[in-house]
Amino acid sequence: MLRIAVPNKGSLSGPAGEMLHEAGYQQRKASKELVLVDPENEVEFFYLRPRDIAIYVSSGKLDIGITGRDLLLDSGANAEEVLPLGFARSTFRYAAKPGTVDALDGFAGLTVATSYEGIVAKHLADQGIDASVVHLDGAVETAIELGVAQVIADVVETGTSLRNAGLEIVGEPILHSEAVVIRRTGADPEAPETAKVEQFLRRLQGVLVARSYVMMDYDIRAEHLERAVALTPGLESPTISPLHDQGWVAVRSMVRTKEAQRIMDDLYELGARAILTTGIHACRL
Ligand SMILES: Nc1ncnc2c1ncn2[C@@H]1O[C@H](COP(=O)(O)OP(=O)(O)OP(=O)(O)O)[C@@H](O)[C@H]1O
Ligand SMILES: O=P(O)(O)OC[C@H]1O[C@H](OP(=O)(O)OP(=O)(O)O)[C@H](O)[C@@H]1O
Ligand SMILES: [Mg+2]
Repeated sequence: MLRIAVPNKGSLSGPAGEMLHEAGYQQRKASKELVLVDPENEVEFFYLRPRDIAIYVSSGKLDIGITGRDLLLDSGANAEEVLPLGFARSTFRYAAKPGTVDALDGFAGLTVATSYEGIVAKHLADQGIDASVVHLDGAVETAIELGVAQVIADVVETGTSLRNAGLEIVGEPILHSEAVVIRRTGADPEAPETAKVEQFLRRLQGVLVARSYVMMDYDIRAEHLERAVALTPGLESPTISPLHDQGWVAVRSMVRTKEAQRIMDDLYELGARAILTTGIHACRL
């Protein structure tokens, strides 16, 4: 049975559960459930604190886990990212009160408050900046107002939390984060669970593709086919079928959802008709 760590709380928890559900796995019904066995798919889910997931996976007790890239890096655990999942996207940044410090080299001698001490201590050391780091569990934006630090380093998505605290960003992002699947570094490729891990990753990749592509069908006169196919090359190669009407063909191809309307306009201009898009529920490429 494959043993998988899933975030039990916070920003990662809901979207991770939805993605696993879309991939055909059973998910817990109540947020108090800590373990769920899905016998049909031969997997066991462990609902753990997001921050602890890299530690469990690196210990080898769990085969694979979903966590944030920032949490993985902060943990320093012996685990690596094997698949980015495209949700819980954020940047990790420094911020301070306007007019106090506007660049990293002004941090010398100051205190930086953060919940991500591992990332921040390493970043400051790499930049050769001699600043202190104070660890706080959350709501770090308030640390400056309360005089615990002069600088914070935290997750920024919309920037609302920083604005509300009267802070502004300092310097470039320390990193870009999103939810990722992680596995123990140096896991034996011959290990018995490897085939199950690969199957799990293919299912999630299928969800990612189904979320970002639609299937497009249209009819076009044969003489315009090459120009039409240039607009809809598909992932490998489009399917072309003859139509009963001489001189016309039907084309079927996958296109990115966010480009679909523009491509439909361009195909129509080219003379294509009966242009249809349909959603993809699941796939294996
Ligand atoms: N506002 C946000 N937008 C996107 N991702 C976020 C946001 N806040 C936290 N994350 C991501 O969530 C992960 C942290 O999860 P964690 O559960 O520790 O914190 P949280 O989502 O802030 O929840 P909590 O309210 O329990 O602090 C990190 O990968 C982080 O980048
Ligand atoms: O840029 P924004 O869209 O405002 O999002 C970023 C905020 O979201 C998270 O906080 P959360 O609400 O989880 O509280 P926490 O600080 O206690 O973790 C994060 O720690 C930031 O504070
Ligand atoms: Mg938080």
